[in-house]
Amino acid sequence: QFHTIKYEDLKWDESLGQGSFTRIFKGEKTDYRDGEKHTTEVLLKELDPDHKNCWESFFEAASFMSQISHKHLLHVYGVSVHGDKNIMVQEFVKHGALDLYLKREKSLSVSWKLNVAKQLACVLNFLEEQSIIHGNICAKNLLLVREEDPSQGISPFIKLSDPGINVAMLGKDVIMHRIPWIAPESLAAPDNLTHECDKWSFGATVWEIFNNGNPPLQGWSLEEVKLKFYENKQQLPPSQWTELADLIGQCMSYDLAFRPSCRSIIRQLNSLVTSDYEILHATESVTQ
Ligand SMILES: N#Cc1ccc(Nc2nc(N)cc(-n3cnc(CCO)c3)n2)cc1
Repeated sequence: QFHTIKYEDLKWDESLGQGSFTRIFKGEKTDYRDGEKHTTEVLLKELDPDHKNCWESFFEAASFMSQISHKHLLHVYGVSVHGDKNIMVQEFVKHGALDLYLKREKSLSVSWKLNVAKQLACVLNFLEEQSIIHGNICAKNLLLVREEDPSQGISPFIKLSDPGINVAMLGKDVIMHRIPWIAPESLAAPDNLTHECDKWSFGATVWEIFNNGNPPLQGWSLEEVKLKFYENKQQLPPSQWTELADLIGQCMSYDLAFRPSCRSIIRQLNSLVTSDYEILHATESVTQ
């Protein structure tokens, strides 16, 4: 169900780090079309050889990404298998993962953050309309295609990456590391994800975006402490911007029925007026 790419048509450049059970590299792929040789800059996502038993789930994530296309969905060119190497070949996204970008760029405006949250809500709505569950929405899986350039009136542009290996295939400890992005009901049933799970994760991701990339529950290192967060039905610290805190709180409802529809999420984001909050925010930073 997706394109296979010949190993010899791939070239590895520098390593760019790793995801869970995967390593990522900048690279190039070569195509021969109408007698011409074309090289394209790509991201090579390699499954760790000692997790090759997850190869089906690894490629399943790739295939769902290539079955549908959307401007805010990462493009996957195809896969390549060579010996015990399983490689997913993705479009290379210029500015990389959003979690690192948020940590690096300390003075992103409220309207920048709201713009990115709206793009995520838009692709979430598209996935729901296509009856596709992502299962791993978080800032680390958002990729920044274009930075903003206020002088040119250019706003940021993000794409949602593949979900990686299905959370049900991962060990208990990896599932625990996904607290609080993973919906509480999914802890017990990771193989039974729903669209409501993606909405919970959306809430945690918007919280991340508005907290300069500080992961929620940062410093809550011990797993049992993180479990308490769910057992005590706790919420993430609310933003001073009450309308935003309300939306995040709705998405991160412990009762699935209370989580808003994507339409409602988009409507609420569009009604968040940045002007007054931005002025308040700016004056705060000045007066502090
Ligand atoms: N310095 C730097 C730099 C690093 C990376 C990119 N580009 C890129 N393109 C992609 N298609 C996917 C990713 N990517 C990043 N982290 C993950 C794992 C979590 O999903 C995936 N990065 C660009 C610049």
